[in-house]
Amino acid sequence: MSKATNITWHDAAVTKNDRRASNGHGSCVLWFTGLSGSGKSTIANAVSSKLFQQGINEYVLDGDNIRHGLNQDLGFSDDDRTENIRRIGEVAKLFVDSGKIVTTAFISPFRTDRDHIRSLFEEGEFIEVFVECPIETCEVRDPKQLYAKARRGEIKDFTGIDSPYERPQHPEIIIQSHLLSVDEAVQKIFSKLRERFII
Ligand SMILES: Nc1ncnc2c1ncn2[C@@H]1O[C@H](COP(=O)(O)OS(=O)(=O)O)[C@@H](OP(=O)(O)O)[C@H]1O
Ligand SMILES: Nc1ncnc2c1ncn2[C@@H]1O[C@H](COP(=O)(O)OP(=O)(O)O)[C@@H](O)[C@H]1O
Repeated sequence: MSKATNITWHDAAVTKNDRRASNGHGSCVLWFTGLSGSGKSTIANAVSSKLFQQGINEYVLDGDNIRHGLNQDLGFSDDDRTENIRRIGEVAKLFVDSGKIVTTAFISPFRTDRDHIRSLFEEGEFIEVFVECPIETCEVRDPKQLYAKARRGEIKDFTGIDSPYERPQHPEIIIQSHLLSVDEAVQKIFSKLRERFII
């Protein structure tokens, strides 16, 4: 619930379009969503590195890192996940306003939360990237050994085990990370950025 009373929005002297023109490229959010271990962080960072090498202003907001700071008060209940994603959406909007291509790597398991974030952005600025990977494969990868802990009952409310993941219905990009290499995934995302004249 918003508590924003007696406050006034100020228009900035330098606009998003001024920054885009100065940068020589557009800005948008690449909103990754998928199970733990599906490859969100790996692919988001590979995209970020390639953009950076090309002199493009970019930034990665990563689940684990944000939960160490900005969102350290939040856990993994449904309500906390919703608040986690709401805050990240607002932060991502600031990055897009600043002229950057921001990639976000959060499970973001709930469709209504992702759709709310989409509604914050102008047409074409929100690119939902569904990293689709069978849970069996995520569980074999288990880069942080979290599935093993969840199976032993040491972590509760683990996504895909005892907490739901709602697949996107109309994502702009689907990456099947059990079938594509990281390089192929990066190529697919770059194609979308070119198609939208962002780069
Ligand atoms: N219960 C539970 N369920 C899912 N994930 C868990 C849990 N506890 C800890 N972790 C670790 O936290 C990372 C997910 O954080 P997110 O902020 O992306 O989650 S969410 O979007 O709010 O659902 C997730 O990181 P990724 O593996 O990068 O997805 C895990 O490392
Ligand atoms: N095609 C692929 N795309 C992304 N990650 C892959 C792929 N194949 C294997 N992996 C591995 O799977 C793991 C994915 O972990 P991570 O990127 O942290 O996922 P998430 O951020 O979704 O939790 C990494 O160890 C990565 O090296």
